[in-house]
Amino acid sequence: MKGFEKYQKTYFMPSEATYDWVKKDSITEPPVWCSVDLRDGNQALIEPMSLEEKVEFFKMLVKIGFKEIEVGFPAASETEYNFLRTLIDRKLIPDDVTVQVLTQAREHIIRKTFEAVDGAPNAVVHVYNSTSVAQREQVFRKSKEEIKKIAVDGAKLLKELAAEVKGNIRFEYSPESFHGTEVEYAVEVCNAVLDVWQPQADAKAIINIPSTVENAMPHVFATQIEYVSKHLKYRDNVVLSLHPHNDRGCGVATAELGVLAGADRIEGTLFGNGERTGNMDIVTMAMNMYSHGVDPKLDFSNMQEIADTYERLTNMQVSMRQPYAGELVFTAFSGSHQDAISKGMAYREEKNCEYWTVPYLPIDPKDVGRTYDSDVIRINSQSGRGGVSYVLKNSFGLILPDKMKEEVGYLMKNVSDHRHAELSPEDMRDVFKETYVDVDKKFDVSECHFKQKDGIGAEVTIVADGKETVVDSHGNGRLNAVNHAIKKYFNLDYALDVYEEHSLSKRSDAQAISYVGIKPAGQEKLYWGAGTDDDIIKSSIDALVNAVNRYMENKQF
Ligand SMILES: CC(=O)SCCNC(=O)CCNC(=O)[C@H](O)C(C)(C)COP(=O)(O)OP(=O)(O)OC[C@H]1O[C@@H](n2cnc3c(N)ncnc32)[C@H](O)[C@@H]1OP(=O)(O)O
Ligand SMILES: CC(C)C(=O)C(=O)O
Ligand SMILES: [Mg+2]
Repeated sequence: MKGFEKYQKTYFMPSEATYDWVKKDSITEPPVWCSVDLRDGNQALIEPMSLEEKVEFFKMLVKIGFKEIEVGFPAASETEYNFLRTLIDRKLIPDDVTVQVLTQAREHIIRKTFEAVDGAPNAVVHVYNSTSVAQREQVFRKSKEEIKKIAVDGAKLLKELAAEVKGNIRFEYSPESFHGTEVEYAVEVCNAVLDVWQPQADAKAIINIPSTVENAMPHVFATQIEYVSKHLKYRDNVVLSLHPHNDRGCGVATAELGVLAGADRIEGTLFGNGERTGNMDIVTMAMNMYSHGVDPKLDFSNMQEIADTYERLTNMQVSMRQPYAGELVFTAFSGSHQDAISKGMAYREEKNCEYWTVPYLPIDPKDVGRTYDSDVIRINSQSGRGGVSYVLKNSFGLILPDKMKEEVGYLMKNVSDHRHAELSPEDMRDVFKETYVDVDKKFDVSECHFKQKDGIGAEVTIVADGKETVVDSHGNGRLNAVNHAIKKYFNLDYALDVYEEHSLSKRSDAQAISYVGIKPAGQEKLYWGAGTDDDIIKSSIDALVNAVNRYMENKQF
């Protein structure tokens, strides 16, 4: 692709790069989560949320379990300012929740922010300024020392104003555009800020490292974070926070590796909403932990309601492929996946498994409010017998004979292929019925009378070509006797190879369904029919008659 020469790497590796994080294979406890939906997410919307919408979103975040929530940029607009005032004045902030507000390191913006936050029981005032080479040169046109001074002056003003307002105020500093900053310099600025704040064990400061525009592979970020973690002053009294964006599509990986590298806290948003390609997606990271058996301390069991509320309030969309939340993320259309899933589900039930091991499903869909019936296996032309029989069984209680499954599988995928459409469970039931139950008939059996006589004697009335003929026959059972009558009347040579039946529900007055497969002499394939009736004998005779009619019409798949 033309034009690549215009680009080069824009990140900096630390001078002493260490890689201790590589040795860790998992995250064993959740970080402190901070939702920035109402600030970073909100500032990236075409139409930022209204005050009441923000209130509703805030309540949803609290319900999910967030204990730290960046609620806005109070100096940005009246709505932002009033929203914070509303939370405080209406006492909407639970005791165990800290609200966080963002401010530039500019005096009048900081003052306005403190005016807004006055009276919040627990709040974090988060101040930022850009430290990257690009911003120093192009935006601020200032030296490293001058940029550091912006941060330090801002930090001093925060400390001064915090003493003047009601409520417990903590401080956070972000070297914004860290991704394009020399790592040693970013640490120097953070340490200068910490020197002002003098964090204590009971008054920890937050240093928040953002990949403001993700510009490197996640392992680069992890290595940078390990350096930061090892070189920050007052480390025991500092909460090291990360704020990854997703420009290269690695926001979650960046956050996960960053935690391995020493981060204690993660800022992100639901479903990754945020500037450009978004912030890192907290839902995915939390559910990734959950899928490893670690309680993320956030509750996404009601995923659909969360996604619906998010879509309504932000006018954004949760993609069909969004991890853990998208419509299709637990769905298998393809045959081999379906087969493995349905066998995995059966194995799980049979062995009463303690751990979730079902192939192709990273978590149990039920854990996030999905169902096995309509979500997991859906049928189109890529599907196979495992999936088709799973849906017929789960949706309608049809338990196909093993030997019939392949044919029914091909039947359904062909119909889907020709219609060029997915088949719903109801479509499949209709196709099954049209094909095997409501068969076009050359002949029918209108009456049967049985007698117990060395087995079963039968008088079978066969209706064919508009005339009724009573045929006497004999067999070791009723179906067998009717079968002999049909074979005798039409002079057919086949074997009744499969006969299975079951009731369609557990109630005693339930309908029965029977399946019959006949194998013509000299052929390998079976011709199938099915019948349903309140009476089990009638359903089996119907299934046989349908199978023989289909044989006479040479109907196979
Ligand atoms: C990566 C991030 O998401 S950062 C957060 C970004 N979010 C937002 O900006 C949303 C809310 N912001 C706003 O509503 C507005 O920007 C306001 C009200 C805060 C400020 O608006 P304005 O006063 O018009 O200033 P504006 O934002 O355009 O910034 C311009 C000036 O501030 C300076 N500045 C920008 N950011 C900072 C900062 N963090 N610290 C100190 N100075 C800053 C710029 O250098 C520029 O100064 P100059 O005019 O002397 O060159
Ligand atoms: C304000 C900072 C933390 C930010 O949003 C970013 O750098 O992305
Ligand atoms: Mg951001």
